[in-house]
Amino acid sequence: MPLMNESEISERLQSTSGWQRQGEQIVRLFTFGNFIQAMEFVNQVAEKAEAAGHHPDIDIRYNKVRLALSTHDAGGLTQRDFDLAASVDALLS
Ligand SMILES: C[C@H](O)[C@H](O)[C@H]1CNC2=NC(N)=NC(=O)C2=N1
Repeated sequence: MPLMNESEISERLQSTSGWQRQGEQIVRLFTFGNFIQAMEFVNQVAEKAEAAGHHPDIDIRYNKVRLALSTHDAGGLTQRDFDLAASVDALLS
């Protein structure tokens, strides 16, 4: 999977609301009512990630979940990151 160039990244970020670029990653913070809801979300993300063969870095702090996506073997951002971001967002709609 090829790395995306700067204009491709900017374009996809505009249609992936809530995600922000941080260097070679895209990140989003999700806030839930409590820890159990946060964990239920993380488990749904885990299923999506396994199905995609692509896995976010996950930081869980009580009711807040921070996901970070990057394509390690490509050394930066690829379509796979944005595809998984969209698939995660769809869990909440
Ligand atoms: C072999 C396996 O598909 C790779 O190691 C996958 C696993 N999950 C991954 N997840 C992420 N976020 N980036 C990767 O480069 C990656 N590589």
